[in-house]
Amino acid sequence: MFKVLVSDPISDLGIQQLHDAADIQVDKNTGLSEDELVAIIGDYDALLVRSQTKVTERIMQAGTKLKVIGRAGVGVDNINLEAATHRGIVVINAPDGNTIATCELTFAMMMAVARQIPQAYKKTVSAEWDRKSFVGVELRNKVLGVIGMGRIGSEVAKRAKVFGMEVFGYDPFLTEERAEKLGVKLGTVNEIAAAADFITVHTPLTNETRNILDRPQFELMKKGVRIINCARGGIINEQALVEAIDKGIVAGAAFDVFVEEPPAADHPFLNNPKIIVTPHLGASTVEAQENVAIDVSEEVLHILRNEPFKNAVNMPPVPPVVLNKLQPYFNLGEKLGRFVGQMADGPVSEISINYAGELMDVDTNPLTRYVVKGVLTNHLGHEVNLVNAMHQAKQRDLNVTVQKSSATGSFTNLVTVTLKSKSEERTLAGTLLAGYGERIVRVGQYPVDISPEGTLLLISHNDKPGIIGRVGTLLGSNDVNIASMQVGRKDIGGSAIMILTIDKEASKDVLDQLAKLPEIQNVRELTL
Ligand SMILES: NC(=O)c1ccc[n+]([C@@H]2O[C@H](COP(=O)([O-])OP(=O)(O)OC[C@H]3O[C@@H](n4cnc5c(N)ncnc54)[C@H](O)[C@@H]3O)[C@@H](O)[C@H]2O)c1
Ligand SMILES: O=C(O)[C@H](O)COP(=O)(O)O
Repeated sequence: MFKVLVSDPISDLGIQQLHDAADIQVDKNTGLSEDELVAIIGDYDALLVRSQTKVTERIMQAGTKLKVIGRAGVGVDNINLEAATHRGIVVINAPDGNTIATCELTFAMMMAVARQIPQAYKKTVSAEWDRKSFVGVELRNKVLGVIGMGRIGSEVAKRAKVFGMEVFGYDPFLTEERAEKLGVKLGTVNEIAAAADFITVHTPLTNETRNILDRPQFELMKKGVRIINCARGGIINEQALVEAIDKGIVAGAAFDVFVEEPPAADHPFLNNPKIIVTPHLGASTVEAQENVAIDVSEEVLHILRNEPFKNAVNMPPVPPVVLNKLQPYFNLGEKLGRFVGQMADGPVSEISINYAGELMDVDTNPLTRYVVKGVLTNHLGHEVNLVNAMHQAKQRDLNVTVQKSSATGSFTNLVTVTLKSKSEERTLAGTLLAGYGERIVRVGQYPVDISPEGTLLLISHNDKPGIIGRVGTLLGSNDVNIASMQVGRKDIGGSAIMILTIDKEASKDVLDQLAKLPEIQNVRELTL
């Protein structure tokens, strides 16, 4: 039974599939402090949040069973992603479910600021019939600057076109073709600042986007410009905005988000007649809340049940076409990593992987994670998983290099993994054989044919008569049954290896006795 903690208000209808699942127990406990969460999180396999719960490193440290943090929404700035990645906790979000809700709020804010609806409402309900103070502006024929042309920014741009606005967009990933398709002119932030009558931001808050609209940009703006932020507090410098209003540059602003939420009672936006505010309501529609909760619940179920999932924030997505080609290799990759990892003696400084044959033209990055996970599993056990494998390697100064080649010998595909340390190199190669599945086809310099599973004995020895018999007799007399055996040698009478698949692990004592047999150089037991 998996336990899921819901620590922010999340649509019950949306998480119904979690309630319905026989293997899931859902507990709702919202509004907890960090200390309160730390006290209970150790019981849970999954944590579901929106933006209120700050998922700190302390919480993750206490969440020893935590496998996944699900964010029912887009922004994950309330989750310490580095700590999650380090601990191998998958962070997923629901990037699509609240796009329209936030786009529509942006539009509502733009119209409200153009016509001063909240200010007019306030006077009217106070029985003041003031028709002079609220002469607004139309959107038609105005220039809208959109900074951040992702999901929400693009939807805002589409709607603005219908309102007869000219749209300028800036986004480092906005190509000319896409801009043309959307009917958007490309511009830099400063060009947009200088040209726009309305500016709306739709980026995440990053080091690059923090204060993307600051004093120098306000100085460039036309008098009477209106500014909207329904993305994240801090993208626009709050103090610089207030100054620009005081200078008569900005005619009005609409903010749904703040640097600190909720803003302090003396926050300069709260009493400024030119600024309208809402309490982070972008995603607050019935539809959006259901959508994000459904999306995140589905993914949490997949992750807890060890099934493929798509929206991990701390793991790059794998397009279906790549996944289809690579999936059959995942087990082989991990087994090769585990095998070669157990062959190495000293501290390894490099994992070098060569993908050959039909893997040459595929994006093999996801497969590399499996290989690296396999190598590290020998030392890190359950601490390493697909989320943190590359991160764990980097932390240990373990260089991962990948090459592609066409040379496969007689195979159609070949994955070769070499572990390099200061003193040695250990190499292993495997293939996926049609009809036979995964096979290890080379250990070091020796061609072999082994199914990578179970417990193996890897014995290096001199190629002399009688060795196989002595090894078999010793194992038999210690009740260790041999399921299969492979021998490999380069030259008659030279060095050779023997790889035995055994039905149960041999004891340390048996391994020591094997090592002492004549002509034996080295004995290793490997678990795959
Ligand atoms: N107010 C709310 O309740 C609410 C609701 C949903 C989303 N949001 C926020 O809205 C923002 C946008 O969400 P989205 O779903 O459209 O995300 P998205 O990832 O689809 O789009 C973000 C875009 O910003 C662009 N970007 C990144 N750095 C940039 C830079 N330096 N300059 C210009 N563009 C840059 C990215 O390339 C991307 O296209 C996020 O911050 C999200 O958290 C707020
Ligand atoms: O990033 C988001 O999805 C929005 O900011 C919504 O946040 P919320 O789920 O707390 O409303």
